[in-house]
Amino acid sequence: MESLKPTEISSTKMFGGYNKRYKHSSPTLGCSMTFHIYFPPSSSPSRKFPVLYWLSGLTCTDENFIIKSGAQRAASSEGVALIAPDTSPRGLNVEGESDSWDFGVGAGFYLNATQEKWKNWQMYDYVVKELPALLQENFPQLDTSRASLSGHSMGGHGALTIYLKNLDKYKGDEDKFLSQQLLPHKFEEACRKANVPLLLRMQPGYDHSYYFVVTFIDDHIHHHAQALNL
Ligand SMILES: N[C@@H](CCC(=O)N[C@@H](CSC=O)C(=O)NCC(=O)O)C(=O)O
Repeated sequence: MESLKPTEISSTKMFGGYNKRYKHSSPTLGCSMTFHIYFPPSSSPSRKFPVLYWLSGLTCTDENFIIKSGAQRAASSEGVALIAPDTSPRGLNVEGESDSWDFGVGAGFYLNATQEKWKNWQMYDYVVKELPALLQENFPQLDTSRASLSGHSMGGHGALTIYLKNLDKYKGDEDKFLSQQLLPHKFEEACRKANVPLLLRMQPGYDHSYYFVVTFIDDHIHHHAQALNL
């Protein structure tokens, strides 16, 4: 059986730090999972980095953000470690799991499924409980008590909902999908009703792709670095 401890499967230097990919057996999801950590460059072995979890969107793995976003530039200069988990369990061969791009494999929605058939889809517990505990236990260079959360699309929704359910845990964001599915005006309305401050920035002309993510990712990393008191 694969180890519960993460095994490093790749390492690539970038902006003075390292993108490292790990594999481990997840008791929460009942399958093997991969995740990426970007470690910023460190001048001292005792330095601990705060963490920013990035929750990716539908069809993504843990690789999309790491390969496409360029977030490592700002993470390197701010001294923030980036944690990029996968988006669902994989390899379980549940009937119909790959029939649709927005349900099943690559589409965990960062929720705990309640139907028996989808019992392995426990991505809320994986991201909020299992992964932080695993990081704390295995990576002394990370300070998981200083954590922030961001994401794109399905992952933006995941970041918001996880943050709102765990206000004490995260110092804690997100096209043709805008008017049909993302509905930021509803979020704006809810924040107004609840008297919660919101800075909603609409970015005219950008679509839903990683070209958009790359364009604004530095702002997001700087924002989270401020929240993490760096
Ligand atoms: N249906 C298409 C499009 C899938 C897509 O746009 N995925 C986005 C996230 S959408 C909301 O969660 C994404 O991040 N794709 C990965 C990328 O690297 O661009 C399809 O199946 O391809």
